[in-house]
Parts: sequence; structure tokens; C-alpha cells
Amino acid sequence: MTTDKKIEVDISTLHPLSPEIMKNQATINLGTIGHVAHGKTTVVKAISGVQIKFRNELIRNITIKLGYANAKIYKCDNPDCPRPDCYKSFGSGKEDNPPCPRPNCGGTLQLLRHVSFVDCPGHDILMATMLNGAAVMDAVLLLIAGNEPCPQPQTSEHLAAIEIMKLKDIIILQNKIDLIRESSAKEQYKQIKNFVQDTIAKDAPIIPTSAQLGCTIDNLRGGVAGGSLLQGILRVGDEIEIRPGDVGTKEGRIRCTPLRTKILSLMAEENKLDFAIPGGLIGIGTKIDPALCRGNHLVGHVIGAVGKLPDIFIEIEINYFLLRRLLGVRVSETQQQTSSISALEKNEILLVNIGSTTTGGRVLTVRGDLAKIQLQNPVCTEVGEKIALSRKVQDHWRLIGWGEIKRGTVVPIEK
Ligand SMILES: Nc1nc2c(ncn2[C@@H]2O[C@H](COP(=O)(O)OP(=O)(O)OP(=O)(O)O)[C@@H](O)[C@H]2O)c(=O)[nH]1
Repeated sequence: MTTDKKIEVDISTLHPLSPEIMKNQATINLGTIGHVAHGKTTVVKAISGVQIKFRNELIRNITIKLGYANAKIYKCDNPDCPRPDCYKSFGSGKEDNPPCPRPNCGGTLQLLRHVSFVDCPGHDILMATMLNGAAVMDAVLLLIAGNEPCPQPQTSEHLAAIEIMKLKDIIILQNKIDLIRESSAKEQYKQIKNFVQDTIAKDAPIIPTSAQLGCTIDNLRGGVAGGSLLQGILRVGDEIEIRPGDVGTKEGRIRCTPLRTKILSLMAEENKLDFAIPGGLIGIGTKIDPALCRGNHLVGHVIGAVGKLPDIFIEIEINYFLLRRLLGVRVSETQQQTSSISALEKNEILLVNIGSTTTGGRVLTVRGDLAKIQLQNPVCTEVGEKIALSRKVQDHWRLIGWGEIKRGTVVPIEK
């Protein structure tokens, strides 16, 4: 149903943890990252109750696309309700103050956080998808299987990716402890400590868990926290713009025509919203021709108020940094040398992740730590934005470094 009556919202009085927002909408994006099959999807299911593998993923038992699921995290208001039992989680549709389910407790659960899980694939060939997920995360659960030596290749590569995105709120889950002896768990704990000592995760708590059996998941519920600043708001009835929108050429030069439409409805899973703030996964009902959205065609495009979105770039100049060595491939000690990352070369093709967009990029010039890159597809972004750079190694894209946009060539807008 459409409405022309806009809700007046004073954004300055709202915060991601405001009860009136958390009631309906997830406000924190919590990423699950780590090596393939270390238990990312299983931990999301243990907390949210949602099974987010798609049918073909279940058949192959790997995650292929980014998965999303929302969960409300509660704490019992009875001061005698012991930790960690006092923490509970449910799906997004749960009421705000349910009774504590602990027998004879008598307390009432208070909503602490409403999180949206962004479940990343751990397979090494799906690194670009992981990087798109990392761009929207506020905090991270790094899954490390207790029954394998640490680190595995994508444990290192994913941690490097979130370091690039400057994510600091990290909890490490030493998972599958049901499969190992206590002595092995202690041994691996030392390996994990050693692995993270020079990284952004050096002070991250390490929680032993079995996502499959649900053990110590209550501890984890208690650890989940965070919250980002509000930067904008979308209301039912607002006119919005989608950039880059339709891309074409005129007189041999690339041109973009942003799509314009009106918001007819807003949904967070089953919850109908009058307005939505940044954070969590939001469904936006519009008048856009569905054919334009077919096949995920608009993935990576940016939505905002008309005239308020940043420019669209087709060439970017970046200040870049390369990793010391390739992290995402398994190398023996004798191969350590060959895993070093060579300098960027003129005309080489890279994979560039900018926000939730992935595009090819040709290196036009390299001078010291500055490079100019021609993008295969125009991207709505801004100066100062962090980007991830990947290079094809043994037929697969591997993370090699990151950059910051210094300036760019703006694509003219067609009205
Ligand atoms: N024994 C045991 N098995 C687990 C545990 N957690 C996950 N598993 C199993 O490990 C396998 C992989 O788990 P997933 O949750 O799919 O792993 P994932 O990290 O999401 O995998 P990708 O997304 O494909 O990288 C499944 O068969 C799970 O049932 C655990 O704590 N204990």
C-alpha cells in the first residue's frame, strides 16, 4: 500500500540503540569470517535460528553468496539470573520484553542489540564476495576450527581484509571444540594468540565454542556489542536516486543516468518500517521496473536522497599499499619466496572492491605508492574511500593490498 504522508523524524534524537529503532530494525552488521567450513553459517544459525545456506549451497555444503539473517539479543533484568544464561537471542520478529525462559527465574528479557549477520563464504575462490561483505560490516566474528592448525589460508586473508576496512570490534571463536581434547584446545589457543599478535585482532577475546552443539553460545551473545553513527534516514514517501543507474555512451564518452523513484515501503525481514536508518538489511519497495533489478543487476549501486549522493568515477587515483606476501594460498616453507607480492605494473588488470561494488581495473600509471586505475564499470564513491586490490594468482583473485582514493575522473550525469 502506498502513502504520501511522510513520518517526521528528528534524527538528532535517535541512536542505533534507541529502543524505537531496535524494536523493528537491525542496526549493527555483524560479519562472520574465516576459512572454509570452520562453522560461520552454523554459528549464525545457532544465534539467529535462521538457516541461511541456499539450496545449491546446502548440496555442496559451502556458502557461495553473502547470507543475511537478523537476530535480537536480550539480557534478563533479574540481577540473580547468572551469566551466561541471562543472555538469549531470537529472530527479528520476537517481542521486546518476553519473560526469561530460565525455569523459575521470573525475570523479563530486555532487548540489548538487534544485529544483522553478514555471512561470508570461506572458499578461496570467493574472496571478492567476502570483500563486498567486509565493506558493510560494523563488527566481526572470526571463526577458527579447533581441529585444524591455525592459521589456514583464508583465516589470514579474511583477517587482512577486515584490517583494511579498519574494523576493530572482533571476537574470535575457537569452534568445533566438541571434536578435540582439552589439551589440543589449549595448544591451539597459543597458536591463535601467536597468529593475531601483530594484527588488529591482538586484543580480541577468544571464546571456545561448539556452534553445532550450541555450547557457550550464551557467552557469545553477551559479547556482541557495537553501534555506528547515524548518517541518513530513508522514509516511506521519500524520492530517492540510485547511482550509477543506467550506464551508456554518448559521442564515445561514458554517461550515467541515475534512476529516480519513490519509496513505497520499507521492510526489515517481516517487520514493516515507516523509516529506516543505516545498518542491517532493508528491503525497499519502489516503482522501479523489476527488469532493471533482475539477476542482481543493481548490486553495488548506491541509494540516497536525490542530489545528495557522491560523484560517479570511471578513473581513480589511489595511494596504495601492498601486503608483504600472499595470504590466501597454501605455501610450503620452500615456496615462501614465490608468495611475495610484486609491484603493480602498468596495464595489468586488477580486481577492485569499492564499498559493495566489485569491478575490473586497468593500471594506467604507477609512481611510487600512487597509481591511476581505469575502472571497467563506473562506481559511485568518494575521495577518501578505502578500496581493496586483488590480483589473479593461479587462476583465482587473491587479495594483494589496498588503497585510498585521492581523486578521480567524474562521469557526466544525464538527467
Ligand atoms: N563437530 C562440529 N561440527 C561443526 C561445528 N560447527 C560447524 N560444524 C560443521 O562443519 C561443517 C561446515 O560448517 P559451516 O557452518 O557450513 O561452515 P562455513 O564456515 O559456513 O562454511 P563456508 O561458508 O562454506 O566457508 C558443517 O558440516 C557443520 O555441521 C561444531 O562446532 N562442531
